[in-house]
Amino acid sequence: MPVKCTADCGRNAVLKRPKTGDALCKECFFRAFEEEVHHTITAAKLFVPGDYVAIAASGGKDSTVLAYVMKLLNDRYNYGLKLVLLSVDEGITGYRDDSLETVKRNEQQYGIPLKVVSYEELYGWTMDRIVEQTGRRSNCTFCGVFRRQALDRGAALLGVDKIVTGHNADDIAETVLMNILRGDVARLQRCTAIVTGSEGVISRSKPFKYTYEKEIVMYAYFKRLDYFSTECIYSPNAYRGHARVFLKDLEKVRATSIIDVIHSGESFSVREGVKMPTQSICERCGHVSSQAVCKACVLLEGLNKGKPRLGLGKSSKVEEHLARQSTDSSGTTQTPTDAPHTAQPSHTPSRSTHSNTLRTLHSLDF
Ligand SMILES: Nc1ncnc2c1ncn2[C@@H]1O[C@H](COP(=O)(O)OP(=O)(O)OP(=O)(O)O)[C@@H](O)[C@H]1O
Repeated sequence: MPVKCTADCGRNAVLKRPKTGDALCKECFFRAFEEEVHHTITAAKLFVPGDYVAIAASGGKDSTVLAYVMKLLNDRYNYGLKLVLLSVDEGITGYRDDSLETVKRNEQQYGIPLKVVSYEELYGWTMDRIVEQTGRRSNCTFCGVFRRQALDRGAALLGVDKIVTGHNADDIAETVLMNILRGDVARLQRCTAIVTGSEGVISRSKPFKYTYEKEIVMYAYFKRLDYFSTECIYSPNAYRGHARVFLKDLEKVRATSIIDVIHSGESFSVREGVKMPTQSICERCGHVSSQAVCKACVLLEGLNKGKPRLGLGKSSKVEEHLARQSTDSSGTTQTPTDAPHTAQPSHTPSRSTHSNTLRTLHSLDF
């Protein structure tokens, strides 16, 4: 016997919302999903009319749904935003080249212009070549650091006011757990912020901060959005993978675990007197860094000098190397020149939630 939509619209339910357990029809689910994102955007005052906003678009489910919903809400609520898609081509053959084809189709489908910047043009390296040098153990570190900077550089080239990313509630809860497990108090303090960015840096925000990944997959599926769902061909970040598995297990016994972990992270405060990193300017490329030389410059130098492990080990070794280098006047170093950046948690590869959630959708049991 069909179950009625709990929103009392008279239609039959076709899904059970992971966030609330409500049985909903497609239309009521779409509306609830969109209204929650709208609420997140307005409650946090993410935009002001006239803002030029870059949507960081990878072609994956999160950023594809983000682009679609940003356009929809901008039109529905007259946010007054000018939107642009910004993609980074990391140079991963068989992965990013294919996902960028999806973004190019999204450009046509949503009528939002697209700008692509590549590691090759910005750094002279593709991820394929970096992996040849580093192997598959630390490649996610290079990818994460360079992508963060590449997005900043692309955004600066476009002249946008703000960047939005598709980071969702699951991503943020995982990051809270990882920072607790690593004892990384500085990142723990800032990882739940919906807006990040300091003086002189284009701010970033996460309109999906409270949106469950499972619901993003459902939304994309029922809207039949065109997105790319293959996993990154390079090794997944094992540490994030552990946090993810742990969270998924918690979610099975307590549906609100993801939001609970985010709330715990938000309530966290650092005792007075605890030493925290201070943000300064990278002495090489002139952009924001918590070290004298930023992580992107260190990693790039390692690659260019055939020492790809430079910057991956203990920071004291890096400092020694840099100190030696600054006394060696003959050393020339290719460094990024025009972008703000700070070291970030490693690149998060795409995951199997897509197929898991779709499997669940096909076996819905009210
Ligand atoms: N190559 C890229 N170009 C532009 N933006 C990117 C790129 N990779 C990631 N991003 C941005 O960072 C967000 C988080 O990226 P992450 O690597 O965690 O992928 P994800 O959670 O699978 O997201 P998506 O489904 O959008 O790929 C993405 O939603 C997107 O906004």
